[in-house]
Amino acid sequence: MLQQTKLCIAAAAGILSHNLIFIRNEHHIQAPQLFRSFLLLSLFLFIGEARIWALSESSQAARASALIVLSYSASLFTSIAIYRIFFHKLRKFPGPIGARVSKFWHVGKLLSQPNFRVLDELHQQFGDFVRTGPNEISIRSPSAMAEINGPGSKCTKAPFYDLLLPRTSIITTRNKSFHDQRRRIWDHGFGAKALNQYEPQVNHYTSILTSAISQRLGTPLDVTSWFHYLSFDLMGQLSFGKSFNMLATGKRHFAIDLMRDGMTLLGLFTPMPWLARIGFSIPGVASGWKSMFVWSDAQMRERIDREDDGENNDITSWLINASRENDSLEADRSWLNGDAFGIIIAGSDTTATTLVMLFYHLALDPSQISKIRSELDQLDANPDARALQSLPHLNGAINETLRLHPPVPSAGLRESPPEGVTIASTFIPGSTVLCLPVYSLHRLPSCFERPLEFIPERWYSEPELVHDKGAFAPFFQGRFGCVGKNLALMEIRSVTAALLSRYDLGFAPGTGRGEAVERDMGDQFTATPGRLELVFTERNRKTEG
Ligand code: HEM
Repeated sequence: MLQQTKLCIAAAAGILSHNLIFIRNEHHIQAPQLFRSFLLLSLFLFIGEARIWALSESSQAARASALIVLSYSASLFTSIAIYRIFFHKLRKFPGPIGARVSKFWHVGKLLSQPNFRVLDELHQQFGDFVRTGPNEISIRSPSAMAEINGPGSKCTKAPFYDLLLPRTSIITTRNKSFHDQRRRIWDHGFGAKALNQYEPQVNHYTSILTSAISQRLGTPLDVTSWFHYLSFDLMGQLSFGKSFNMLATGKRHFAIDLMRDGMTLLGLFTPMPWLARIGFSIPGVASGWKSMFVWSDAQMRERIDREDDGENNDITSWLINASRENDSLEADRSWLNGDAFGIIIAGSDTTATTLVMLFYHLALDPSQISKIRSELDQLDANPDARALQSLPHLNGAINETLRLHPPVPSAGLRESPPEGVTIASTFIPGSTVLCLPVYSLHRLPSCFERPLEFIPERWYSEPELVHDKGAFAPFFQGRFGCVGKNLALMEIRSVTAALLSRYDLGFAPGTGRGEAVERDMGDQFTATPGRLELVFTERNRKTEG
């Protein structure tokens, strides 16, 4: 009888804790503490059962306390499920029943498919607004990007960005005024003057890649790896003032492997930041990721301590100099550490993925190479960034690549303001997580004619093939939009021009038509293309039409 009373009290506590605590506010930041408290309470319960009720057998005490914990958990989760299915503010939005109940449904899906494909299938099944989690709506509407991220929007970054707290950076901060302050400093680092100063670095790393390829002509080259070597080396230079030397050695740097470790976890647990925070708090879990932070902080310490030559040759120098001018170098340390790491994450995978997918399309359709070459052949032998910026087919091909394979295909979660927001004429209640599935948006037939085809001309001579330009947002837009867009485009144009001017290319024997690169595409916040092997040969001008 006494045991039954305890079970009833535990069940009541489950319902109460849901309705009084968990239903309100965000709890992902305290998730590790809550989890530890839960384990501790269960332990105390067990000790209490063993001592107070003088149960002689410890197995009896374990059974009694386990039943109490089970009763609490069962009523807590039943209360949560009933609420989420029948009473939640998002109950009217369509979506799979599993997603309404728990984000575990989403994580389960990610075990077998990348997020951008999961979301695309959901939109095909349920339409433009899909409830993809208890408190999340995915919106596939061309106007959504501007309405959520454009001027005047009150939407903020979603709880996902708290994943790495207390580490902070421009990319992860959810505090609008902190973000605005940092963004002003960052914007200086990407102005016209700054970009001119980075151009020689971009050209330098492009020429190292070109000569690495010249030593490997006629043999299969894993360009997925080599374009990553290039972008990581360049971003290492622009953030820590030194390269990872991957182009020179032809090998991955250990720090990049550590980072990849963390990104894999990040990709899987994007839908459940609270679970990821519990995971990160367990010693031994994501140890590579933690070692990467230690390594990256040490690089930044070295970079700051290095004598300043007064030149702003890299992105970090703009950030450090701003802190020096404000006399806040020490106070800003955690921002500087986070931002330097952010440059590597935000600037490397994204640019490399674009290059890989662009060269995949060039190999699929060599007529694209001829069209770009006919533009390049009108320029000097080593055209500068400004000249490349004006070539319509080259830039059309880059846009088409970014449209079909956006490097940030499903991330960039936002949160609606407490009073709610109207998007594409649909009211979304307050504090809802908003997902913008850019991959699906970019393939909407209502926005792009022949949406699955690679047609660079749609961006210059055939504008009728674009019905709604607002649907194209590989860099997002507004205050949280990509600050590095112009640098990324400079890098992509420079590498493409240098390689196409010198080399012919084709798929490596035995790799078909490079299907693996799309088939094995992952989504770990940034897209990670599969292996693409190409064979480069000296350009044969005689065979050109
Ligand atoms: C093709 C290449 C690139 C693409 C497609 C791209 C795309 C994006 C997207 C979609 C966002 C918004 C992400 C979010 O809200 O979570 C973003 C933010 C950002 N990107 Fe890029 N990016 C590229 C290259 C770069 C490069 C080269 C840098 C240089 C460091 C960079 C630095 C950043 C930073 C710092 C942010 C955060 C901006 C803020 O919150 O104010 N990106 N990028």
